[in-house]
Amino acid sequence: MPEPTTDATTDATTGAPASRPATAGGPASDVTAINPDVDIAPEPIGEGVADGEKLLEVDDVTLRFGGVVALDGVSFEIRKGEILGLIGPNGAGKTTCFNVMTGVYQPTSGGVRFLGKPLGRRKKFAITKLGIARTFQNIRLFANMTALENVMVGVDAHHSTGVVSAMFRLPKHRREEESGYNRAMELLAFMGLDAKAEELARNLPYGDQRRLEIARALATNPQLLCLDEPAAGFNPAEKIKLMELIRTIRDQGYTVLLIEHDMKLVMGVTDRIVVLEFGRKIAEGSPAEIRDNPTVIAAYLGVDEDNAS
Ligand SMILES: Nc1ncnc2c1ncn2[C@@H]1O[C@H](COP(=O)(O)OP(=O)(O)OP(=O)(O)O)[C@@H](O)[C@H]1O
Repeated sequence: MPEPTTDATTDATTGAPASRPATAGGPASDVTAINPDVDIAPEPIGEGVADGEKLLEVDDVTLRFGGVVALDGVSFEIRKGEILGLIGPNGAGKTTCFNVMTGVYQPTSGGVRFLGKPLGRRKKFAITKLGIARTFQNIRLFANMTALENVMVGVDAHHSTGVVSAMFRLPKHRREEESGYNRAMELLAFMGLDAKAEELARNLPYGDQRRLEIARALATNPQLLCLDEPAAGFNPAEKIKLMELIRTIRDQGYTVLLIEHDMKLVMGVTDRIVVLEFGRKIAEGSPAEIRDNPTVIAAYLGVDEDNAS
């Protein structure tokens, strides 16, 4: 999938986490719009794995940026069908971990396996094709394309016909185009955005833009959907709807990895949680185990473990 170069809502030059921009404050997104009954299940891929089996393994990954050790011997697995939370204080290495799993960075040592095979030095588009999709902390939509076109870009990432068949509009290309359109409209309907298919992404309310980004990621037919702070800038009502949306996406057959700062959301929606601090994994377990873990409490409070209670 091509990388969007424009950012619909945030100052891409600062790289700051998305916050609800004042200009997008206009109409609040319609939090009741999601239509969970639309079937958006992923198409089966060649060799899948059964629910509960390892889908992705991060194996002893270390990544250094000059003197900064962003990830330090991190290992964990993501099991098919689960919602896994990746949490940790600012600068803990969460986004870097996402970037390693999606081909943005190569680890200094260690590696990632997906469906049992090493990702190796695959480029981002090849990893998308394998079945890993992501959204970004700061929304990255094609601002001057319609909602439908944005989702079609995701669908196109899976098309097999090339430039020649597109130029001559060969039957296979036309069939792919038609099924791509139908798939994109289904995803928009699922997100409650079908009535806005022809609107430019930049004109959509903030919450709609966030849902549109998820729709575009789902359009690539991922086995694993990685969401980087999807609730950033959301109000409490929108966060509750987002939790429902993430659960519904999982129930439709996707596995979800979630980076999120909002603890209520993370604790409420995930099956398991991995905690990073200063690039190291400091804990892993169920939400209840993580909530009561003194090392995690200390990391978040920024106090000595012995003094954390
Ligand atoms: N491209 C880069 N070059 C140099 N250092 C980097 C780069 N990307 C990340 N880092 C450093 O790696 C460490 C981990 O950063 P990362 O963004 O992964 O953390 P995070 O847990 O996602 O933080 P946040 O919650 O603030 O988004 C930080 O010390 C950060 O400054």
